[in-house]
Parts: sequence; structure tokens; C-alpha cells
Amino acid sequence: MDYTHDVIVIGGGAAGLTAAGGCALFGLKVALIEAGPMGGECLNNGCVPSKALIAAARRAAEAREGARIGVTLAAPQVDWAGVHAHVHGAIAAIAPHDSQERFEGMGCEVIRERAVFTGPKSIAVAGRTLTAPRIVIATGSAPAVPPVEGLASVPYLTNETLFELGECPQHLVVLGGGNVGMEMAQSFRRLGSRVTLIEPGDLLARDDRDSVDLLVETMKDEGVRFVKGAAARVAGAGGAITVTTDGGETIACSHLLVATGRKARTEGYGLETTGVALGKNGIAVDARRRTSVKHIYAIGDCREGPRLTHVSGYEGSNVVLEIALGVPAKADFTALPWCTYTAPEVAQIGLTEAEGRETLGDRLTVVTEHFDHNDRAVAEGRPAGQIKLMLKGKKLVGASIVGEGAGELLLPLAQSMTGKTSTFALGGAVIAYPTRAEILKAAAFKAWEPLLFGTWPKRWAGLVARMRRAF
Ligand SMILES: Cc1cc2nc3c(=O)[nH]c(=O)nc-3n(C[C@H](O)[C@H](O)[C@H](O)COP(=O)(O)OP(=O)(O)OC[C@H]3O[C@@H](n4cnc5c(N)ncnc54)[C@H](O)[C@@H]3O)c2cc1C
Ligand SMILES: NC(=O)c1ccc[n+]([C@@H]2O[C@H](COP(=O)([O-])OP(=O)(O)OC[C@H]3O[C@@H](n4cnc5c(N)ncnc54)[C@H](O)[C@@H]3O)[C@@H](O)[C@H]2O)c1
Repeated sequence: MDYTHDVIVIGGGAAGLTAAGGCALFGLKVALIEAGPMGGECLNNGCVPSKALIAAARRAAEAREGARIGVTLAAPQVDWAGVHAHVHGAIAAIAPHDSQERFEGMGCEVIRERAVFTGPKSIAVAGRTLTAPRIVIATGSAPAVPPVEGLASVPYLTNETLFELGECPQHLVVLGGGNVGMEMAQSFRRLGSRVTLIEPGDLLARDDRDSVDLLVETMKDEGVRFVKGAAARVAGAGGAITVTTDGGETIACSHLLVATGRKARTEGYGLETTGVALGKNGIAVDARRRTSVKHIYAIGDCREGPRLTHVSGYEGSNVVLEIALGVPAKADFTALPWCTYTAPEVAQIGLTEAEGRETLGDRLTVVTEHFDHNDRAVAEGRPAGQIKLMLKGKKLVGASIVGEGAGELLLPLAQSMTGKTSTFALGGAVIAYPTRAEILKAAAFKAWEPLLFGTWPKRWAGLVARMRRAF
């Protein structure tokens, strides 16, 4: 077959950008197809705007503390237009990193249209048919909206509309106590909204219970109301919505945020023409991120598995090794870090205590160290928090941290768990996004970049690409 490209990447979010950019830097002929804004969810309506909003909320909360450690601040005045400008300013400042121009500079052909599969190796886009021996699907996910009676007829918010709000909600009801629900509930409360969060199960269900308890106490003290239950019925119109829970309580609010999880994007782009098999919520993949059709890879939110920006980046890098260098690269989540950027932050790597007890029984040792024994935490007047290490013998199998800056403490724990401490390993480490610890990775990567994308690896990638086109 006479291919138009070496590899076609569908989706220009964290996963697709990493895969496409890496393959192009090895000299492959890459088509990168993105139908919407470059940067996908993380940049445009996920991590970046939510963390910018959290920063504004933190500033308001600090001011609300009034007198602390001998310094008195004036009560906060929240100017919503200013908050909105900060959120969109953060997106605009980061956008060049994910831009069409930057990826064209790396050598990708960037096509800003919707891609549709017309067969296992062919894609129709912008009136053309592209073909390649390897295709990477990185189409992301969309908000999963539960089948709640009346929900479709009220103007509810999701992450896709939340950051466009023209005013701060008077009373925000949040459905879902996962990462989005908890981060946004605390932020809007701190910015001045009344907030009620409805969750039928455990809050931050994937995290350590002791960590979550400390966060929930803090959020309750700040005025967030938690209701145990699921939304059963929703009614009303813009500005005057009622939510009735399955426990029979009816809550009147001005705005409703649905943060009840994600649905992988697997429909509407001809996936059925490829024979690629689906799992419960996303494309089914093996450890190497290959689908049931082996030359097609699926990475990031569109496949079954954890949905986080640093996971999308990690899988993007892995498929670069697979496709450009022909090196099998299995995704390993044993030391996967993540962090919820509430105050206090809730951070996790590897096993929680509950998971450790279940898998290791009596062989699990847990040691706990409290932040109020840490001189920096005490000196700064922020002594609330703790770290729990889960150990098998003296080997670290997990850690749960709650407290200020918890997410920044994960990197050395990851290094201890993987045993990989060289500058090369640091340059490719999986680091919770967004943290300042990523600066360490970026610096280490810079040291290796000239060698990694140097003459010999590129020659090898060229040979692999010619073989793929021939066979
Ligand atoms: C509010 C919020 C906050 C979050 N905060 C964090 C956080 O702090 N840390 C963290 O790690 N994760 C966070 N996440 C999760 C993170 O945003 C996602 O895991 C990550 O962005 C997924 O990247 P992706 O590349 O897989 O998908 P996406 O970023 O969704 O990219 C997929 C792209 O594919 C394009 N596309 C789809 N179909 C087609 C087609 N047929 N043709 C062409 N283009 C197509 C889409 O337009 C989209 O741009 C957050 C999520 C939300 C909602
Ligand atoms: N800091 C971070 O790393 C971060 C921040 C935000 C989002 N994310 C990622 O984005 C994804 C989406 O986050 P999310 O919070 O939407 O999903 P989630 O899966 O984390 O949580 C969804 C919650 O909604 C609840 N729920 C389901 N149906 C409900 C109903 N009818 N009424 C009330 N609650 C209901 C579930 O029990 C669950 O607790 C996650 O995969 C997460 O990893 C990560």
C-alpha cells in the first residue's frame, strides 16, 4: 500500500500532542488531526482553567482568614470579571505550548478538521483520504451525564460550560463528589457561592479515607454542605433550579454543575469500520496501548483506564517508542501518582492503606508522619496534614498524603517505588499534573533531548518507518 503518512494521530489533547510531536521529532511523516481547539480538555476546559479558578479561590480564602500569623488582611472583594479574566489569561498563556504553529515547527502536518475512519488504515479528513501503517486514536472523553428525570430540560453546567459563567453562582449544587466536584465545590464556596454537593457513594472514592476526612472537615468548616444521595429529579429554568434527591430532599439553587464522571469518545468517527473492540467505557487496549486491531493504538481518555493528563502524556510517549523506534513499551501504573488540588491537597501514589490491607494482609506495614512535626509547616502556620507510607517489609508500595503542597511530595516516592533515579529516568518520569515538580522533569529531559533525537536514533526510526511501509 502506498501510504500518505507514517503515522496518523487523531486528537490534539495531551495524549495526541505527545504522540504526534515525539514521532515527528524522530523524523516520521506525521498527520495530527484536531477538530476543536488545540490542547484539548486539559488546556481549554479541564486542568488549566480549574487550577486557575482554585488559585483565585485560595486568595479569597486567605483574605477571609483575616488576622493570621500577625498580619491582618482586608475582607476579600471578588470581582467575577477579574476572576474570569485570570482563568482565560492562564489558558492564553499556556496555549502557545499546544499550538498548531509549535507542532508544525516540530514537523507535523496539522489538520484542523474532523477525522473519520473509512477503513482500518484510512482516514477521511478535509476532503482528503490519508493512509498510514500506524494510527493513534487520542479522541478523549466527554462529560458523562446521568439519566436523571428532567435534567435534559434544565440549563445545567458541565466542565465544558463552567468556565464561561458570566457571574458567580448565588447557590451552586454540584452532582458528584469526584475530583471535579470536590475541587469546584470548594472553589465556588471560597469565591462567595452557597454550595451543596450531592454524592451517593464515597467522596473521592479512589483516595485514602483519612486524607479525605480531613479535607471534608475543612470544606464543611468553610460552609460546603454535603448531601448523601443521588439526584433523582431536576426541574426549573435558568437561575431557579430544584434538585430532588433519592432521599426525598428538594434543594433549590441558581446553578447546577454535573460532575459525575466521563464517557470515552468512541462514536461518530467511523470506529466501527476498523473492527476495533470496545470495553465498558472506552476502547479496549493491551498494556502496550494496542487495540484489538494491532496497528491501531488508543491512548488517553478515549480508552479504558485512568483519565489524567500525565497518564495521557505517558501513554503518548510510550506509543512514540512503539511506533518510531519499534520498542515494545508497556504502561505500568504501579507507581501512578495523582493529586486533588483542594485545600488541603489530597495526593496518592500506589496503594492506599485499604488496598494494601486487601492485597497484602498482615504483610502490610503503615507508618504515619504528621505535618505538625515539620518545621516548615509549623513556621508557616499550616500544620494540618499527614503522610502515610504503605510498606511491604521496607519496600514502599504506596503513599497517601493530605496537607498543603501534598502533590509536590510525590516525586521522590515515585522514585523510591520504581527504583529509577537517573537523570534519564527523571526526564521520562510520570509526575502528577500540574505540579512544580514537573520543572525537574523538564530540566532533566533537556539534558537528554539532543542525544534522544540525534542522528542515530533518527536513522533507526527512518529504517523502522521504511520497513512498516514495505510490510
Ligand atoms: C474540570 C477538569 C479538571 C481536570 N483536572 C485535572 C488535573 O488537575 N490533573 C490531571 O491530571 N487531569 C485532570 N483532568 C483530566 C484531564 O483533563 C484529561 O485526562 C486529559 O485532558 C485527557 O487528554 P486526552 O488527550 O486523552 O483527551 P482530550 O484532551 O479530550 O483530547 C482529545 C481531542 O480529540 C479531539 N477529537 C475527538 N474526536 C475527533 C475527531 N474525530 N477528529 C479530530 N479530532 C477529534 C477533541 O476535539 C479533543 O481536542 C481534569 C478534567 C476536568 C474535566
Ligand atoms: N486533580 C485531578 O487530577 C483531577 C481533577 C479533575 C478531574 N480529574 C479527572 O477527570 C475525570 C472526571 O472527574 P469527575 O469528578 O467528573 O469524575 P469521577 O469519576 O472522579 O467522580 C464522579 C462522581 O460522581 C458520582 N455520581 C455518579 N452519578 C451521580 C448522580 N446521579 N448524582 C450524584 N453523584 C453521582 C460518582 O459516585 C462519583 O463519585 C476523572 O477521571 C479524574 O481523574 C482529575
